[in-house]
Amino acid sequence: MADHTAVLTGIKRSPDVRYPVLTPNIQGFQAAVAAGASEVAVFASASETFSWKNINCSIEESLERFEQVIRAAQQEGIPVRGYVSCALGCPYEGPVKPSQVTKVAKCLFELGCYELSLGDTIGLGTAGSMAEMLRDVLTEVPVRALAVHCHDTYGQALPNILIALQMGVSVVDCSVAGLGGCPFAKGASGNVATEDVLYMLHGLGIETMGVSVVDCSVAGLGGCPFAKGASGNVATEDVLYMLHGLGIETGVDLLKVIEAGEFICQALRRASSSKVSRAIKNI
Ligand SMILES: CC(C)(COP(=O)([O-])OP(=O)([O-])OC[C@H]1O[C@@H](n2cnc3c(N)ncnc32)[C@H](O)[C@@H]1OP(=O)([O-])[O-])[C@@H](O)C(=O)NCCC(=O)NCCSC(=O)C[C@@](C)(O)CC(=O)[O-]
Repeated sequence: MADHTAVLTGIKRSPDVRYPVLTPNIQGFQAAVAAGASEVAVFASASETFSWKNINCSIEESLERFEQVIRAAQQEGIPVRGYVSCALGCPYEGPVKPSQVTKVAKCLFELGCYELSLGDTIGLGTAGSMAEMLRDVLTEVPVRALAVHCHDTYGQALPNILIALQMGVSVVDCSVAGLGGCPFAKGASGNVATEDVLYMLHGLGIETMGVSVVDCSVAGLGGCPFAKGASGNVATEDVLYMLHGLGIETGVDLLKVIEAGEFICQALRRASSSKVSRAIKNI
């Protein structure tokens, strides 16, 4: 946080782009306003441990701090965006209850955040857990005030975003080349790449629902020799992780597939393209 003034004063800002500045407390808010910020963002966590790691205070205390920031911002007519980190799992506590995400999101919304970005901070969510979490949050926060913020550690960001879009969420956080990431989310990849989200959105007009056979390959091997620059097929491991997260029984042992993928990649002397395989290896 220390150098956000240098960043804000150092960039060439375009009039029709928003530059929300992360301000974890009133000190950060005052520094951001002094540096010319026209929008700020507060970021609470749905996980107690992550809250201590990331902003050195309890969830409860962070909400008190954010109330101070939001009141000060309202006096200056500055809009405040809210983030809820660890919405689909915590690097320290593991699974996070959707009701806990709802509690924090509701509180930030009632304090005055115009939008709540629900962060899969370590990217281990699946379309199934995204749908379950959103169903819970939507009981307390209107869909117009929601955004999703997906990291792509297990290669599930796009299906997770798709589910959110189908449930009415229309704001998606992403970053060019998938840059970004939180220093306290061990092993997590950066945010989903803007390029990948745009490609999916542009392609959304093609009817694909009802596909029951999914072509995929272990470790993402394969790919057409004539499809210059294309990656291999989607990795079996990543498809399985998504299907299992949707509660779809495949009868396939994901860990065995990962093992097979590792074996064949060693034989071929190449890295697996499976994000799930790489993520599980990094834990
Ligand atoms: C929040 C603190 C500062 C509390 O840290 P602390 O140690 O409890 O704060 P403190 O009040 O004891 O102050 C310690 C030092 O920090 C300074 N300080 C105090 N406040 C600020 C401030 N706002 N800006 C700049 N400096 C600040 C303060 O002046 C002091 O400086 P010193 O006197 O030692 O020279 C610290 O825990 C921190 O910086 N946390 C943020 C770490 C970080 O960058 N995390 C990643 C953010 S992105 C994210 O969370 C994920 C998200 C939201 O993007 C979405 C998702 O994926 O989930």
